[in-house]
Amino acid sequence: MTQSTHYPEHIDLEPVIHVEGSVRLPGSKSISNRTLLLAALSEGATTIHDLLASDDTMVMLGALRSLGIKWDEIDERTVVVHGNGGVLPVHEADLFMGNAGTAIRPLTAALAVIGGDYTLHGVSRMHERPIGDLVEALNEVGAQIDYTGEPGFPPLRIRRGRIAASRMAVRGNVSSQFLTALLMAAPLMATSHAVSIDVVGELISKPYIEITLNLMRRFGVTVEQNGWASFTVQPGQRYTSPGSIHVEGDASSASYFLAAGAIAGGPVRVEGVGENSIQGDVRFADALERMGAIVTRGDNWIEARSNGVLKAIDADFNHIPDAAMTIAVAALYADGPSTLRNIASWRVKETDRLAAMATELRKVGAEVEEGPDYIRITPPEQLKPATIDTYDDHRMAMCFSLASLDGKARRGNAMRINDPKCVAKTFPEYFEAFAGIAKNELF
Ligand SMILES: O=C(O)C1=C[C@@H](OP(=O)(O)O)[C@@H](O)[C@H](O)C1
Ligand SMILES: C=C(OP(=O)(O)O)C(=O)O
Repeated sequence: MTQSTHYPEHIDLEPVIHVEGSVRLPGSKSISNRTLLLAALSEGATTIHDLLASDDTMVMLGALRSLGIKWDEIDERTVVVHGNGGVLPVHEADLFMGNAGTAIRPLTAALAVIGGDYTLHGVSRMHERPIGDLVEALNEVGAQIDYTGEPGFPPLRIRRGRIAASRMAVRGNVSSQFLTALLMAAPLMATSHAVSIDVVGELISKPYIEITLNLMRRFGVTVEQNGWASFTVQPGQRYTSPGSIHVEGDASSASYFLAAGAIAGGPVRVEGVGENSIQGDVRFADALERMGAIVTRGDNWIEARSNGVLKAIDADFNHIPDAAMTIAVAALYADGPSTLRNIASWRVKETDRLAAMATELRKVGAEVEEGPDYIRITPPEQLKPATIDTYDDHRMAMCFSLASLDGKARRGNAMRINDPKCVAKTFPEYFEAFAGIAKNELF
């Protein structure tokens, strides 16, 4: 598995007149990391096809290897994981989690339940991303997890606890990944009795829970669902390998190309994800349609093209927080002010995305109102060339590539993207893929 660190300190994107073409998407980060962990916890070997090769999946693969789980790389996109039936051969390990929420949250729950002596830490931003709701939910039922830095945040030290839970509770309003983590660990707890997980308060980012339940089912575990309020795993269910599994293309990564098609001509087709996807972020295309773009969908592809100037949008984006960032930049091309609501979780992701987005959109000339959980963007007449800071946030870099599109960018002036290599978190070859649809020279 390799990732790109081949980009220079910054990339200058010349104004792109027209976009057209098709892009084969890298694998979904959310599906890849869940599948890797479930395969490791299963009985039997699982061949994973079209796995994402990026920083976030490297973190999960590295952790599994440190825990004694064997896996073989067949080629860039295919890995065979030799599951160990819910037992980890290595009982003491120091695990680097990078900035991968989809690694640290599910691994914390699984390791706390399985037991051992483990430390989990990451990059400095990871140590500012909350994990307290998950730790509390686990410690409440007998896990032994301590904070070695700031209370409520990684790094964590996990020791062998004694978990005796038939009912647990977790808050859902900061990150859905806490519930995902408990759900994936629940069959390891539900050996002789059922385990129920109650959600306290509002649950955000709900479609990600659907991904979790879908993949657990493919690994042989069904979860009973009482709306979004509680989830029950009946006893005696063990993860079993489906033999082989295919990872869909990443629907969040798709958003940049679909938005490009909607803004600057198109058609642009993304391949690897389609109308039957299990990822909530495919609904990004619905938002583009509301903005007036023409979207067509097949089993394994989605295509977008322009239909005149985009219409401004005012909508709740709680269900697609990642792809919503792409709407914020697409809003630069709309016919009036757009408002993206119910996105408070942006503040606790790779960076404070509400603040970062407001700062960088203003640089290109937009008028921006930044609220506690919303952002309102009034597009300028013409985009100003700018140097965009990316805050070690892959999505900031990918989103702002779109600010080079169409006649709105002033001719002869480049849009500079600082630290483009941060795209390696989920899409190491992003700028090559973008260059592939842009009808001008990029570098
Ligand atoms: O479970 C997942 O795979 C994810 C859930 C979302 O996080 P929150 O639940 O924290 O919003 C999303 O932003 C993240 O990129 C991936
Ligand atoms: C929020 C994100 O990542 P993570 O899985 O680390 O939470 C993201 O990819 O936008």
